[in-house]
This record gives sequence, structure tokens and C-alpha cells, in this order.
Amino acid sequence: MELLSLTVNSNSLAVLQALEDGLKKADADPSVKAVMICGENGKFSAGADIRGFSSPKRHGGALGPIVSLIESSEKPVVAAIEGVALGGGLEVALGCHYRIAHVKAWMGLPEVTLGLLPGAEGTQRLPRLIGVPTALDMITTGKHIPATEALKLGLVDEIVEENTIEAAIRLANKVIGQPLGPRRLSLKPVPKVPNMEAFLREAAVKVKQQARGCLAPELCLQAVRAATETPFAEGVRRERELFRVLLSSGQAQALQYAFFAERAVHRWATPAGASWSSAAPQPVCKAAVIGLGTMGRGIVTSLVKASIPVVALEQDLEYLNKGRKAVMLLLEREAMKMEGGAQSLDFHNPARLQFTVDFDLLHDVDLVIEAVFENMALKKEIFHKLSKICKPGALLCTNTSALNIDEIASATSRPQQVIGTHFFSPAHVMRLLEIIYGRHTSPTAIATAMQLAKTLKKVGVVVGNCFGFVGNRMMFPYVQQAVFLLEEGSRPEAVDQVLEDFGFKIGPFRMSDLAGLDVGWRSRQGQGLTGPSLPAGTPARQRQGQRYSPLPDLLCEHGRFGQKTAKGWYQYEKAGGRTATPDPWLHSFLSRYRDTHGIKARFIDQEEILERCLFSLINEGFAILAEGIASGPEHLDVIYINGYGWPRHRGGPMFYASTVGLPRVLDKLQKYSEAHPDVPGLRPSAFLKKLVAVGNPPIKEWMSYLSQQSSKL
Ligand SMILES: CCCCCCCCCCCCC[C@H](O)CC(=O)SCCNC(=O)CCNC(=O)[C@H](O)C(C)(C)COP(=O)(O)OP(=O)(O)OC[C@H]1O[C@@H](n2cnc3c(N)ncnc32)[C@H](O)[C@@H]1OP(=O)(O)O
Ligand SMILES: NC(=O)c1ccc[n+]([C@@H]2O[C@H](COP(=O)([O-])OP(=O)(O)OC[C@H]3O[C@@H](n4cnc5c(N)ncnc54)[C@H](O)[C@@H]3O)[C@@H](O)[C@H]2O)c1
Repeated sequence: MELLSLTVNSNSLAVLQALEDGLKKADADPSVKAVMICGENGKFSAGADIRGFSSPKRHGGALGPIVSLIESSEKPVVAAIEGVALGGGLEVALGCHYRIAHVKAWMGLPEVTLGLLPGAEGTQRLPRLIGVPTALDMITTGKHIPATEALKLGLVDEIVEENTIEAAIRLANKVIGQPLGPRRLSLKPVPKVPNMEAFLREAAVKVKQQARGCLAPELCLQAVRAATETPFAEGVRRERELFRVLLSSGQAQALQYAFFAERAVHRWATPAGASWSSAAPQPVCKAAVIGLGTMGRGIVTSLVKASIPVVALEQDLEYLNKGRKAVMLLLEREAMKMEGGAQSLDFHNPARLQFTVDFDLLHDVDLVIEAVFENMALKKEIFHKLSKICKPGALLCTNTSALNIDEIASATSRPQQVIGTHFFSPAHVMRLLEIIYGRHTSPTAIATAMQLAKTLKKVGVVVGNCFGFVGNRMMFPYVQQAVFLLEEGSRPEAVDQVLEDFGFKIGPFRMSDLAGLDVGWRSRQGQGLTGPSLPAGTPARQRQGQRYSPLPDLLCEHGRFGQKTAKGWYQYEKAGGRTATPDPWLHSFLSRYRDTHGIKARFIDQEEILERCLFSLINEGFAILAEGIASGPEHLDVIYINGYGWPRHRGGPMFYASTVGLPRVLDKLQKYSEAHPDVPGLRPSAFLKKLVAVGNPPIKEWMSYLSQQSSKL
């Protein structure tokens, strides 16, 4: 028996060569009766080395002929799949005559998530094996499926709980001498679907809608379509052609940057020298959540899903009952989506989830997440109480969106254990967890919060403490520009359209209606920008010498809080309605507002809308980097992709700036700043200017132009 070994992410070229040499040797050796292909270290293969795609010596396309070579072997070839078989790895397995997988293995063709398509004949073989609808779903979403599902789909022939390699050898011995023709997928017809054309047309519409400007899913579909319309060899030619189109697209580069950026942020560091390499997390065996409103209920759900026992606390019984109902509803929905159902979550067991109004029950938890109203006095009162009640090592986390972590920590006797854990709404769905360290936060506290993110299957990003932290701080100038554009002549639907066409899931005005205009209104009242504490005689459109738009405040004064009141920047069918319709009332309100303030409305084109919104956000990003609030541009990008609906195929705002070219970003900001000298958000940051002055270096090198910083990419 000849054994061939594939190695996960070793040098791709070396693996390919070894594979080819091994196959040829096995074919030529009459003593070899069958071939078994397996991986090393319990993993079959994670596919091509992604870094190779952007290297000058890229080797795309070289795997397809080897997969064909495997398939055409006159000796049975069995794939022994352990760990993962992804991308090129699964394509190799599809070339094998038999596939046997460990019960805990995962399989998928995730190329689409990297802006590519399976380029080693996978788009032609998979539909022949499991049918067009399922293959199309796997290829256009890139999802990983467990071995148990792969067996049901017919993707593998057998799953085993014991030694996969031994089982594969047994299978190989059993099938020696059996005809291989029926096992060669390239010779099989694509299974028929009643009205294939209508199915593919419908699928194309769905894929286009979901892709929102991302090219890869559409081209994946075209490759699968070729499998249904042309012979195998022709389909393979089409697949290669489409692969090359994607490979050279900027989108593939952006998506691959995002892949590595999400891994780079695990290697966190602070300017004070704390880092992932030296800090160890504390175990979190039991947690508490305070406040079961919009955020708290999602956070509880997230913790329960991660099998962490939770004590959920509210201010009184009325709020507690409301919160309990909401949490139970969320958990029931989540349980329905899971294989084991409600039993696997076990949320009816008080040892796993307990509701209370009694702070004393928090005495033995390892970590508390506070999610009460955004009010500094209230938060300080709660943290003071926590520092008295909780056991000495307990971590005290706040979900504040913007407030000062140090001030909250000052209410405790243990500021080293206070940290911001900023979840995003809905907290059980959104992947981002912004982790904010204060002046006294210990490295252990940061490591524990990062570990929590991982346990909750979220992406943790460590950032410094400033108003709005990273995400919201960058969003302020973006939203501010959107509102200024309305003052100057635009409409909410025009601004939203431009940003949604760019790829955002939702434009700033639809987002504001969804989140509730009253949230920002309360915050501005708290800051003294509007409301009773505003000094008499303050100019309507100016605060501290800077331009200010009272438009959002005026809408709130009219009771227009967004979806919850059926009126905001749009009108809705009912309170809580989801369908935004342009509102003629708002249009005439804007006209009256402009007349009152002597503003002459002008036509604002798409380019100006896009540039003013995005470049002001990016400009703030450069200021954040220069202040050391985040340790690299990849942190900002991961935050925007996972928390703010930034289109992943554009790689995040800072990556996008690098593709536009920093000189152009600077030039445009200078122009807009000259036209609006009272808007500091448009004034180019010193760091951006410096990067342009040193010749627009690649994004990887940006941080080297700030002292003592280096990129994690
Ligand atoms: C049979 C072998 C074939 C190999 C030969 C290839 C020849 C080239 C021919 C090209 C023709 C096209 C072929 C094909 O269609 C194209 C592809 O295969 S594209 C790649 C598809 N694969 C993926 O997208 C898998 C990506 N990886 C993951 O999803 C995950 O990493 C994982 C494998 C599920 C493991 O997850 P975790 O355990 O959580 O670990 P991490 O994610 O943190 O990863 C650890 C470490 O590994 C790096 N890494 C992982 N996968 C790759 C990869 N495919 N290429 C390069 N590097 C990879 C990851 O970045 C981490 O390192 P760090 O960034 O932290 O330094
Ligand atoms: N809503 C969002 O989209 C969002 C996103 C990220 C962060 N945040 C932040 O999360 C926090 C909570 O926001 P939210 O939107 O969930 O608020 P919310 O108003 O929906 O809920 C707050 C909850 O806290 C409870 N509460 C108030 N005082 C309490 C006390 N003394 N003890 C126990 N519970 C008490 C209230 O009864 C209420 O149920 C805020 O700091 C907010 O800035 C909100």
C-alpha cells in the first residue's frame, strides 16, 4: 500500500510536487494496489496557501491537473479526511475515488470568502456528486459543513469515530479490483433538477442580492452553471477563466487582507508594553449581566450559547420579568437553530441561567458585564457596588458605547480589573467585541476579555480609551457629514443609496432610524449640546465655534425617534415597522429649515456624498492610529467589517483608503476642508499628511512611520 501525505498550509508548491511524484510512483509500481491520501497532524488540508495568491510567484491553476491525475489513476485512491478538508484540500478529495472522514472533520469550499472560486475543478465535480442546489449553496456561501452532514449529502462515503487512516486502508483493500469508472466524478452527468434554467435564474437573483457588489459569488454561480451546460472539460476551462478574473480583482486582495487582519488582531499589544504573548487569561466559569435591555438580553444569550452559567440581574421585578421573557424568546429561537435543540442549551436549568434583582447573588461570579443605561452616575454607582460584592479576582466589564473607562473604574477599589467590553446590537449575532483597556487595566484582564470573545465566537479587538473608542469615534464624523449633506440640499434616501451601493448593509439614516434617534439625542443632551443645559444665545448651527446641525435634535423634538415611532428620517407602516419610505413631510421640513437658516440648496453628486462621508471617517482613523488608541490599521478595519456593516470585499476603511491612494484622500479632504473650514472632521490628520509626504507607503508599513509601532499583518 502506498501512502501519500498532504500537509495543511505547508509550502503549496512542495505539496503539489510531492503529490504528483507520489501518484506517478504508485502508478508505476506493480506492487502498489491502492493509494490512500491523508494529511499530517490530524488535518487533511486547509487548501492553498492564501498568502501565495498575492505573491509575484503565484501558482494558481496548478492543482487542477493533479486532481485529474488522481482521478484517472488505475488504482483506487481513498481520501482519509481528518480535521479539515477545505478549498484545494476538498478538491483533492473530490478527485479521489472514495472519501472517508472522521466524525469530527469539517469540509467546505471557502474560496468565495477570499474573493475567489474553487479553482481546481471543484465547481465541476461537486455538483456532479451532490447535485446543483446543494453544491451551489456550498460554493457561493463558502460554508464549512460537519462530516455528519457531508455523509447525508453523499459528499463522503463513510464516517468513522476511530482511526480514519486505518479505516481508509481497510476501505482501499476492500475496493481493490472494483471498476473505477463509476467513481470518477468527471465522467458522471450533473444530476437533473426539474427546470434547471429557472432554478439557476432564481439562484442568480438571490446570489446577486446577497452579494451586494461582491463579485465572487456571482462568478461561482457562473462556473456551476457551466457544469450544467457544457461537458466537463469545457466547464473546467470556464472555471479557470473565471478564477483568473477573480484572482486579479481588487476584491480578492481586499478579502484576503480581511482574512489575515482578523487573525492579526489576536496578537494584541498596548503602548505600555502588555501583550498577548505574555498575558494569560483567567478562567470564566460563571458570569453575570446587569441590565436586560436591548444589549443585556443579547449578551446573556451569547453567554448561555457558549455554555457559561449566567446570573441575569435587573433593577426591579417589572424590568426583570420583561427581560426574562425577552431572553427566553431569544434562547428558544437560538435553540431551534441548533442540532440538539433546547436541551443542548439547557437554559431552563437555574444552575445555567438565573434571574434576580439581588446584587448579593453576584458574589461568586468570575466576570460581570454591566449593560445599564448610558449614564455615568448610574454606572459609577453600580461599579462601586460591584467592587464591594464581587469576589476579589472578578473582572468588571462595562458595555458603555462611549463613556470614560477610567472614570467608571475610579468608582471601584480594583481599577486593574475594570475593562470595556463593547458588544454590538444584536449582541448574540454581531461578531465584534471591542475591548477597551483603561489606564489601570491589567494585562490579565485584557487577555481574559480576549479569551471571552473567542469563547463567544466573536472577534475581539483591543483598543485604548477615548470618547467613542474606535468604532463610534470614527462613526461620528461620518454621520455628521451625512447630516450636513441634508442641510446643504441632499435627502436621506439619496445619501443612504450611495452608501448602500458602495456596499454598506444599511445607510446612515436607515441605521439611525433602526437604532433610535433618541439614543444620540440623550447623549447630546448629556454633553450639553442641546436641551435645557444649552446656554441661552448659542447659535443654532454652531457649538464651540464649530459647525453643528440641530436637525437630529429637531426631529426628536417632533417625536420622530425612527422605527419605534413609525417616523424618523423616513416614515414606516407602523410603530416598529421595518419598511422605510421617503417622507414628503421630511422633505418640506428640510426646505423650511434651509429657508430659516438662509441655506441655498444645491445638487450634491454621488461622488461628494461618498467622499465626504467615507474620507471623514478614514481621517478620524488616522488620528486614532497616531494617538496610539489602536495598534494598527487592521484593527480599525476588523472593527468596521464586523461591527458597522462595512463591505468586507472592500477590506475595511483603512484598506480602502490604501486602494484609493492616500494622496487622493488627502487632496479631497483638503478641498472639502477649505469649503467647510468650520468642520474639524474634514481637516486632514497630521498622520495622513505624513504618510503622503513619505511617498504613500503600503498599508503594512504605515505604523513604522509612528515611533515604536509595527503592523501585525
Ligand atoms: C491538497 C492540498 C492543496 C494545497 C495545494 C495548493 C496549490 C495551489 C493551487 C491553487 C488552485 C486553487 C485551489 C483552491 O481552489 C484555492 C484554495 O484552496 S483557497 C484556500 C481555501 N482555504 C481556506 O479558505 C481555509 C482558510 N483557513 C481557515 O478557515 C482556518 O484557518 C482553519 C483551517 C479552519 C483553521 O482555523 P483555526 O484553527 O481557528 O486557526 P486560524 O484560522 O487562526 O489559522 C491558524 C494559522 O494558519 C493560517 N492559515 C490558515 N489557513 C491558511 C491558508 N489556507 N493559507 C495560509 N494561511 C492559513 C492563519 O492565517 C493562521 O496564521 P496567522 O495569520 O495567525 O499567522
Ligand atoms: N443599544 C445599542 O445599540 C447599544 C450598542 C452598544 C452599546 N450600548 C450600550 O449598552 C448599554 C445598555 O444599552 P441598552 O441599549 O441595552 O439600554 P436599554 O435602555 O435597552 O437597557 C438598559 C437596562 O438597564 C436596566 N437598568 C437600569 N438601571 C439598572 C440598575 N440599577 N440595575 C440593574 N439594571 C438596571 C434597565 O432596567 C434596562 O432594562 C449602554 O451603556 C449603551 O450605551 C448600546
